[in-house]
Amino acid sequence: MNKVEVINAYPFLLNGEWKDSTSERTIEIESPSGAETPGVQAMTESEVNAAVTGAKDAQKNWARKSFAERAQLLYAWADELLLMKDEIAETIMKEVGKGFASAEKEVVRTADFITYTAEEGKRLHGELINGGSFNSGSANKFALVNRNPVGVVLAISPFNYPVNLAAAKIAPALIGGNAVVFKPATQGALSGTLMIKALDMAGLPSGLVNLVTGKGSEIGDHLITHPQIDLINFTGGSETGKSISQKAAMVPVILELGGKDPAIVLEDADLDKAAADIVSGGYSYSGQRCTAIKRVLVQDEKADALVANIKDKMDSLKIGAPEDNADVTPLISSKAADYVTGLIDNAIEKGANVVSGNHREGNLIYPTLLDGVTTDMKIAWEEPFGPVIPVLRVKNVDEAISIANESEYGLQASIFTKNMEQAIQIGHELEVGSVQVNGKTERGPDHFPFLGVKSSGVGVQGIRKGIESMTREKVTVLNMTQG
Ligand SMILES: NC(=O)c1ccc[n+]([C@@H]2O[C@H](COP(=O)([O-])OP(=O)(O)OC[C@H]3O[C@@H](n4cnc5c(N)ncnc54)[C@H](O)[C@@H]3O)[C@@H](O)[C@H]2O)c1
Repeated sequence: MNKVEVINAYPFLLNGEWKDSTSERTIEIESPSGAETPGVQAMTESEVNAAVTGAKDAQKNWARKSFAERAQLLYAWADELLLMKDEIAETIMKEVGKGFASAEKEVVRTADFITYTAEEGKRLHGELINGGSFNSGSANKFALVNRNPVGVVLAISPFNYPVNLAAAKIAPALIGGNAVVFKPATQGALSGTLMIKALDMAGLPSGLVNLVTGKGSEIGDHLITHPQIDLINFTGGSETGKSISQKAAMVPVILELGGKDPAIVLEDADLDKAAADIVSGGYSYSGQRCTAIKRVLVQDEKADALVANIKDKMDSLKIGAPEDNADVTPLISSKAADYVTGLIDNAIEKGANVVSGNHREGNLIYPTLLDGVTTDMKIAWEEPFGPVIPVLRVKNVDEAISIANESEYGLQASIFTKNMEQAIQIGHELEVGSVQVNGKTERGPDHFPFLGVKSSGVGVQGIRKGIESMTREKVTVLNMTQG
C-alpha cells in the first residue's frame, strides 16, 4: 500500500490507492478544543462514482470467499487497529473532543467488535427446512436457506464514535461478503481514515472498501441515489435519516438515529444508584451520545431527594479539555453549543429552575440540571446532544409512561425500581428498542441487538443482527425424486 503521508489533508482510499482529489479542494476539520488537525479531500462526483463501481467489482471475488477466509482479514484488521491505538485515540481526541482515555477505549472496543464479528460470521450455518412439515407440503422437498451478501453497502457514520460506529457497519458487511463504500462524518473523517489505513495494512483487497470524503450536504444525495448501492447503513440525526430513507426508494436502509431516552425513577428506586447512572448516562462525553439519558421522569414523592443526589454527584464530573480526560468537554461545534443554549434559555423563560450549570465558555457548556421542566418546554422533547438533563416530575407511573411514549423518539429507556415485576410491565408499555432495568441507557455490549423505533431508527444491529441485516436469505429448493 501507499503511505498516508499528506500533512495538509489526508488522502482517500480508492481501489487500493491513497489519492488526493482532482478537485484540489480540501475540507478543514475544526477541532472542538482548538487542536491543529489536517483536513480531508473534497472528492468529485466522478471520484465518488469510481468508488462505488470499484466496490461493485471487488465484491464479486470477495463473495466467493468462505466465511473463514473473510474472517482472516477481520482478525488482521483488529490486530492492526490495536497497533495504531495511541495514534487513533489521539486523533479522535483532537478531532471530536473526546477524552483520551475514552478514545482509547473506543479503539479497543472496536478491535473486540471486529474479532467477535469474525467469530460470529463463522457460525452462520444456514438452515435446512423439510417441506413435509407443512400440511399440503411434501417430504420430498427440502429448502436450503443460506445467507448471501446484498452487494455494495454504503456506510455513513456520525462524528461521536468515529471509529466504533463506522467499524460496526464495515465489519459485519465484510464478513457477510459485501463490499463497502464508507463515508465518515466530516469531523471524524481523520479517525475514520486511520481506521481504514489499519484495514489496508491488514491486506484489504483492492476496492473492497473505498473511502469517500466530502461534505454530506454536497455528495450525500449523489451517493445515496447511486444505482450501484445495494444497501444504506446510516447513523446520524433523525432528519438526515428520514430524508435518506425517502431518497433511497427501494434500496434497503438501516437507520440508527436520534433519541430522547428517559430515566424513569419510581418511588421505591435506589436513589443513589439512579442518580449515579443519570449523571454518567447523561453527562459523559458531554451528552453527545445517542443513548445518553436525555430526560428524567421521577415520581413527585422522590423528586426532591433525587435532584439533590444528582446535584451532589455532578460535583465529581471533570469539566475541561479532552487532553485532561475531562468528562464534559467542548461540544463538537459552536452551532451545536448554540442549539443547547437555546434549549436551556427556552426552558428558563418558561419557568424551569437551574439546579446546576447554565454556564458557557466558547463551545464548553457546563453540565446543566434543570428541575421543574414541563411539557410545554422544548427541552422536554428535543434532543440536545449536549450536557443538559431536564427533570420532569410526574404524579404516577401512568403519567411517566404516557410522557415517555409521547416523544417522537424510541431508542432506549431506563426504569429504576426494586419491583422487577413492575419494571417488566412498564418495559412492555414503552415504545423503545431497549429497556434498561436499574441501569443507564447505553449501547452494548456490542453483541446485544440494538435498535430504535419511531424516529429513532429502522432495522436492527448488534453483531449477529448486523450481519443478518446486511445479508439476505437465499433459498434453494431441492425436489427429490419420489421413491
Ligand atoms: N441511534 C444510534 O445508534 C446513534 C448513534 C450515534 C449518533 N446518533 C445520532 O447522530 C446524531 C449526531 O451525529 P451527527 O451530528 O454526526 O449526525 P448528522 O446527521 O449530522 O451526520 C451523520 C452523517 O451523515 C452525513 N450526512 C449529512 N447530510 C447528508 C446527506 N444529505 N446525505 C448523506 N449523508 C449526509 C454526515 O456527513 C455524517 O457522515 C444525533 O442525532 C445522534 O442521536 C445515533
